[in-house]
Amino acid sequence: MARAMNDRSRLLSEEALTKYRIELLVKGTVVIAPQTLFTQDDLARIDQLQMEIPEEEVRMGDAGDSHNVFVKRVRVDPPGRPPSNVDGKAPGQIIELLQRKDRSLALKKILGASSDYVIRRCQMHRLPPGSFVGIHLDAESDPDFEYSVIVQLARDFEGGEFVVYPNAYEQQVFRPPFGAVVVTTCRIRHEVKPVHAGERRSLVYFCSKRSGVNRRIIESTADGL
Ligand SMILES: O=C(O)CCC(=O)C(=O)O
Ligand SMILES: [Fe+2]
Repeated sequence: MARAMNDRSRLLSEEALTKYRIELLVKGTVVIAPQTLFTQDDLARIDQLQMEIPEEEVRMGDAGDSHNVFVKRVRVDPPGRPPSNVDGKAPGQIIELLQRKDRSLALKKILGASSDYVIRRCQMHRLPPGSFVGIHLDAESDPDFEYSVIVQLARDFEGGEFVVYPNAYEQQVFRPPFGAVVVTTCRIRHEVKPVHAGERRSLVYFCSKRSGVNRRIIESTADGL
């Protein structure tokens, strides 16, 4: 019982959440420590559910950017349409897990929201050696994306660094450990460097205060990341 209380208080520690909130505000990106937003059980459950979802290979992003990544779609956000979960049991169950009360509340505090955030899009990424996600801006997929939340699901791989480019002169390189969560604003360019060994896996979701149709104007018919 005492142990369960400890785990719970760690998930909701006001002090930790405020520290993360300030770092996100100042730098545009923050790494949330393992066991803060997702317990080992949550991660195991996500791993179990994702096995039921079909995978596709993606080589082009929404803005014609180049990628080489295997994607499992959980919730999609096509231009001109409202977001929707992909058919099947697993996508809905993953979204339900992500939106659990304690976690949503903690994330809301980190994002500094006065109103609730919705998950507009969610997908899993698998990057075996040679795979990468080219430089892109998340807001080009949906102008209402505000923050992306990236849950690290792999332990042993080399390369695959998450690199953000806040301006023309600066770059920040992140190597988040298993179970950590990267939160970044959707208005800063970033990429995932090629994986050299092992396999990098992540669950990515994009948060917004708007739940209506994706207001993106389509310029090309190419399917994106
Ligand atoms: O898989 C990741 O770590 C992040 C990929 C990314 O930047 C994206 O999906 O927009
Ligand atoms: Fe991204």
